[in-house]
Amino acid sequence: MGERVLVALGGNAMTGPDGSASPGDQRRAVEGAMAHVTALIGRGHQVTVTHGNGPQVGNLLLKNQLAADVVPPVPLDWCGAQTQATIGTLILNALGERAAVVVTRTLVDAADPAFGHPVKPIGRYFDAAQARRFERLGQTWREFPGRGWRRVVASPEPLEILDAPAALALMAAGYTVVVAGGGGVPVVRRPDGTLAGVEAVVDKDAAAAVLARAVRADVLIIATDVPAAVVGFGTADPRPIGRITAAELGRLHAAGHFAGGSMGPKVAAALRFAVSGGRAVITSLEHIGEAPSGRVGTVVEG
Ligand SMILES: NC(=O)OP(=O)(O)O
Repeated sequence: MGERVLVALGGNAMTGPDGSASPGDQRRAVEGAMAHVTALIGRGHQVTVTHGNGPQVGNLLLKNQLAADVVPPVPLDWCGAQTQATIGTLILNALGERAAVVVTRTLVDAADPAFGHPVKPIGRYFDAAQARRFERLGQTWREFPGRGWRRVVASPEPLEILDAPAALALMAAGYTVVVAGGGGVPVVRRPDGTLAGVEAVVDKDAAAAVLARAVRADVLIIATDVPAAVVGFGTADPRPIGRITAAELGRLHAAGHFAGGSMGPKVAAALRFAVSGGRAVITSLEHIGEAPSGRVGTVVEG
């Protein structure tokens, strides 16, 4: 019987093999990813899609800065909203007609300590000299050994997916809905109750765990570039993890087995959803059609 499935796709799954974010590369990558989503729909599941935007939002921000003398730069939350529209449109074109994108806001806490500690990597990699140049403009950059330097920005905890009710209404009408792209546009609630955007990028895996509850998903599939989470990744003895309880995976996570900025956030999101009663599967894009069966990937249950 079909289940309600939320698929979370990485922003990197929507760029070319070398991270290239040319329009053609993005379109081809999205079409490839949506072929797998379509396979999942074909198996009778009700599918909702969320996606990352790290490469795309960083590139938009950079373009803003480079054109600052001639066009007023817009804030990071505006760039996030723009990526929801552009990536969302590519997804809709690849899925066909009974699909919709919801511009989605994610509530965060204005006092979240993450605002003082930028950790979320966005945009493309640069060399050290270029990173230094951007650091002199007040930005924070971090080295990713073997890959280069990447800008990092604040990534507050998602508290609530504010537009999930709109997604639920569209799902009830039979639409495949794209929700909370890029983790959602981060907003805070002001003392007078109004909402305001803030300069941050919500981690899409963390937002996916909150969204999965909000849209009452049975399964959260976190698509990545490896078939399963691995203990001993990059060592001579890598051990892929199959079925695992949230308690055991939590112990491995606490012991530091999963790298921050890559598998770590995916494991944290899987745990968050599993302990709230759902089933989370971490697997590669190619396997998402089979993921609800529990026969592929790292399958986490409470
Ligand atoms: N917003 C976000 O987490 O995007 P990525 O998954 O592309 O980093």
